[in-house]
Amino acid sequence: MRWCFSDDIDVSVASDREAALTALRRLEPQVVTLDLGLPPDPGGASEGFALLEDILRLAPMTKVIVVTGREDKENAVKAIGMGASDFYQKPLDADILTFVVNRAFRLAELERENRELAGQGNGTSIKGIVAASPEMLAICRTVEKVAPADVTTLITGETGTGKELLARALHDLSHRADKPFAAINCAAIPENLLESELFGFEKGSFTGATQSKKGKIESANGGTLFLDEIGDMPMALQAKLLRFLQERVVDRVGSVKPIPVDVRVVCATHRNVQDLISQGEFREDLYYRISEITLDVPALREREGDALVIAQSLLKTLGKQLDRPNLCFSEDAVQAINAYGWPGNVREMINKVKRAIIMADGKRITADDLVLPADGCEADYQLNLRQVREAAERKAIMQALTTSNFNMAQASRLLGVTRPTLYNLTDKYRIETSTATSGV
Ligand SMILES: Nc1ncnc2c1ncn2[C@@H]1O[C@H](COP(=O)(O)OP(=O)(O)OP(=O)(O)O)[C@@H](O)[C@H]1O
Repeated sequence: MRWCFSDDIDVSVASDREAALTALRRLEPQVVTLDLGLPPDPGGASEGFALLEDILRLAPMTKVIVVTGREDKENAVKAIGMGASDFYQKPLDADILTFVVNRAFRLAELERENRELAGQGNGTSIKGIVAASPEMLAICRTVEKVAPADVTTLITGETGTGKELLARALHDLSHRADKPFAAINCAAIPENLLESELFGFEKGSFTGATQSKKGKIESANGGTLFLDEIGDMPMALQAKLLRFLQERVVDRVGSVKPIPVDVRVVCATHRNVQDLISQGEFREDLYYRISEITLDVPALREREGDALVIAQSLLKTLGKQLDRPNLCFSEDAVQAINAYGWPGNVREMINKVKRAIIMADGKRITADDLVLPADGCEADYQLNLRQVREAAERKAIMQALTTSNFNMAQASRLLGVTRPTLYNLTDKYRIETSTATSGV
């Protein structure tokens, strides 16, 4: 290997899993070539696969090229399935190996540039969404891409994570934007009413039906139909919805004349649809129909940095609405916001911030005003000390900025650094130095 590559590639060699992981942590290589036959299982591939998994968990951006035996196509395919970027079959041929490795370096470089470019577009332009975390920004970018295509989309995520907001964004950013957006909550309407709410009814079709009425599906014609809490839809109606999705016609209750309707369908649920399917509560065929694209919205606690920027933005907008502008969070409030798990996500945060704005005695909102428990501690699985240091530095800067209401002079004093140093650091971590990127 050392002999094979030119001088401008630094080669480091490890002969077992432990040595490889030590080198990975220390050197953070862009490219790894991995022979699957490692001790104590040199004849098999178990140790190699275990190491592949370790590498991709610790440093997912690493390009791993798996080196397999001449006839070992099966393991090569398996490795690619697990996330290896390429494979190479023995015996070693210096030219071909150099070619494969150079290609992996180029790919790693392109991906790095791509991440940088994506990171520069700070925040999101989606109305109502405040986001700073890579996870949420990625979701927003997907929404921007998916919106113009007329695909049926399923949005999953815990309650209060912003599923309805994203459904609206799918509508607003589509060519249907000037047509209706009709939403219906399948869990909030009793089963016997849901059918007529969705599909409409003909005059006389049941007692009290004194005249015909369009259902939600028809009233969304030309626009978007948002079916919230689709996981709670009764089985009988699931069959009827499936027919609509397949044939794009609705049968009003009491009518035999199908009415063609052109809508884009977006569904959301906080429930685990796979579980519902295995418990026989959700039709698998309907699931495949509604999930042409699936968006999994992460919980607030899984989005690094989002809790603070959203809290800050809420403080601004709700503070104005409640006639208490110019409030800010105290340091213990900032820490508590970061440390809390937010089981009710953004909706819970809205309630807590609203309460705190009303309850705060002075200009500063404390953790007590927010009714948040004292700071917890977190144990994270990190690649190495540099990553731990950077994560801590980023967090401290965000806290100082939020506490000082994004006043750079004050934040730099809190951090004990000069203002130019703070600007360098906010550039380094791509932290916005004004408050959140879009309003709530
Ligand atoms: N990223 C965000 N930035 C600002 N506000 C947000 C964000 N996400 C959600 N919200 C706000 O939080 C509240 C809850 O959002 P939304 O109703 O979209 O959640 P949901 O996932 O559909 O909840 P549920 O599953 O309970 O229906 C709304 O008032 C919404 O405006």
